[in-house]
Amino acid sequence: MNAIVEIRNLTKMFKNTRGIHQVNMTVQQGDIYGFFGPNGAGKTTVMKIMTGLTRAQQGEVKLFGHNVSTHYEQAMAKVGVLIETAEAYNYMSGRKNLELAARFYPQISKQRVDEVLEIVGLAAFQKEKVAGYSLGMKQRLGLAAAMLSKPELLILDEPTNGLDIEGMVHIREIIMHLAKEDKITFLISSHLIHEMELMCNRMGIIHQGRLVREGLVSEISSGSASLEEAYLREIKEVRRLAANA
Ligand SMILES: Nc1ncnc2c1ncn2[C@@H]1O[C@H](COP(=O)(O)OP(=O)(O)OP(=O)(O)O)[C@@H](O)[C@H]1O
Repeated sequence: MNAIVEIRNLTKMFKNTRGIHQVNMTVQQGDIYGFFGPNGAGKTTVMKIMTGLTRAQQGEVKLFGHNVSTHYEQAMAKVGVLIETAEAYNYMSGRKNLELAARFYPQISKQRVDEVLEIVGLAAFQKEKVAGYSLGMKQRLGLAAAMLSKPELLILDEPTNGLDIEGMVHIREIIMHLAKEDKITFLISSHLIHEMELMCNRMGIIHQGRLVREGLVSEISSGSASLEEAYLREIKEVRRLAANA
């Protein structure tokens, strides 16, 4: 198996003593990897370090074998990113926003813009101003922008956050389609365990800044009635060990 993301001993503590501590994670080629944890567990911090938006105090991240802090361009060459809510210019159309994003890359054709609009289901709305888009449409536009350069790895921070059921299903279907048809590897954070269960083959569980479990979703949930039950058991054990330490 080919490790596309290797995170070793990643640490970043904020002055308020919260943050992430000695995080180790591996995403293999072809994974839809769920990065699961409650609000404030440290998911965004890890993803921001991974994509060079902030620096770690210790540890390293390698993407496609390249260290993000020393070889940023090589590390990010085949990576698409959607971190926090997708930002777009409201006064421009969806298509104009994508054309603007395309300028950051050397060669993105008009045809590629058509393709990504089609994939995310926004082709019919491409000429409308983003101001009139629903949250789900804005998220799909963000996903389209992240896909412009035909990445082999997509890093998505809470892509279904705030969406209604139909919006969530739509994003999930797009992700699963891209994983199957285009062989894109995904690292997706969420605090919604049901999403992980429906979409991901492997997952990492982060709790109070520490990765407490990583493995196949089927392995983690085996012996429990649901992944939710398995997670609650895992966290109870983590708390028990911490109390006895
Ligand atoms: N710039 C910062 N300064 C101080 N503390 C921070 C900063 N950024 C994050 N934190 C703290 O670090 C912890 C991890 O935050 P992070 O945003 O990574 O969590 P998260 O798992 O992404 O949460 P959510 O699901 O709510 O987005 C939290 O306790 C948060 O308050």
